Amino acid sequence: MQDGLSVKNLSFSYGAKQALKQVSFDLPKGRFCALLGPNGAGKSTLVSLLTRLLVAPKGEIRIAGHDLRGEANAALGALGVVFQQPTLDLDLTVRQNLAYFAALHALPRKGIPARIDKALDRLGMRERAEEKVRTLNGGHRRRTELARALLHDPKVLLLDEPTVGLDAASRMAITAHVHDLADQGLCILWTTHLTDEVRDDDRLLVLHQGQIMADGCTGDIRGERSLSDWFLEQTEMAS
Ligand SMILES: Nc1ncnc2c1ncn2[C@@H]1O[C@H](COP(=O)(O)OP(=O)(O)OP(=O)(O)O)[C@@H](O)[C@H]1O
Repeated sequence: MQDGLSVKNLSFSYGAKQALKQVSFDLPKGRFCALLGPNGAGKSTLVSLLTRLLVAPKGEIRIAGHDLRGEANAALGALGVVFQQPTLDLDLTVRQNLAYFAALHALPRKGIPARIDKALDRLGMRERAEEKVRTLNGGHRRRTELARALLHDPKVLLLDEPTVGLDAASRMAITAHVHDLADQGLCILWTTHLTDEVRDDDRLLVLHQGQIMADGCTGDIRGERSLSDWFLEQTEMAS
C-alpha cells in the first residue's frame, strides 16, 4: 500500500518456538492503528522484523511501497521508530539530541535547524529545545523521542509500547499527539497491551499467540462490550 505499511504472510520462529504465524495486514496513510496483544503475543518480534533487527525467511514487508528485502534503504528511510527503551542522551539538550540523530542519518546540514524546529512544533516541544533532557519529565522525554523519529519525514511511524512507565496524564498527552500525527497523514502503528489507549475509530489489530485474531475498526470489533472485556474474553478463550 503506497505510503502505508503492508505485511503479507509473515512468519518467524526462534528455533522450535514459532512466534509469528502467517501475519498479514494493510495499513493506510492517515490512520492510527493499534496493535494490541497480551505478553508473549509476538509484538516485539513483529517490531524487530519491521525494523530489520530480525529478518524473516518468509513473507513480505512493504513500507510506503518499498519492499524491505529488496529496497531496504528506501523502506527504512520511510520509517520512523520509537523504541520501548529510551535512547536519549540525558546530558545533551533536546535540540542537541535531535541534531545528533540528524547528523547520524546524514540529513542535509543546511536544513537541519528548520527540520528540528518543525518536528518540535509538531509535538509542542519547541519551547523546551534548549533544556537538557535530564531536566525533563518522562512525558516530555517521550515527546522528544517522537520528534526525533519525525526528523527525516517518515511516512510510517512505528511505536513500541511508547507509554510504558508514564503517568496517566503523560500517557493521554502522547496518545493525543500521535493521533494528531495520523490526522496529518502519517501511517501509525502503535503497539500496546493497554486497551484504554485505543479509541473507537482507531484501526485495531489484535495479535494473540503469533496470529492476527481481529482486524478492523475498534468500535465494530468490541460491539456492546468494553474493549477491555472483549479483549480479556477473546484472549482467555483462545488460550
Ligand atoms: N529470543 C527468543 N528465543 C526464544 N523464544 C523467544 C525469543 N524472543 C521471544 N520468544 C518467544 O516468542 C513469543 C513472542 O514473543 P514477543 O517478545 O515477540 O512477544 P510480545 O508480544 O512482545 O510480548 P511482551 O509484551 O511480553 O514483550 C513468546 O512466546 C516468547 O517467549
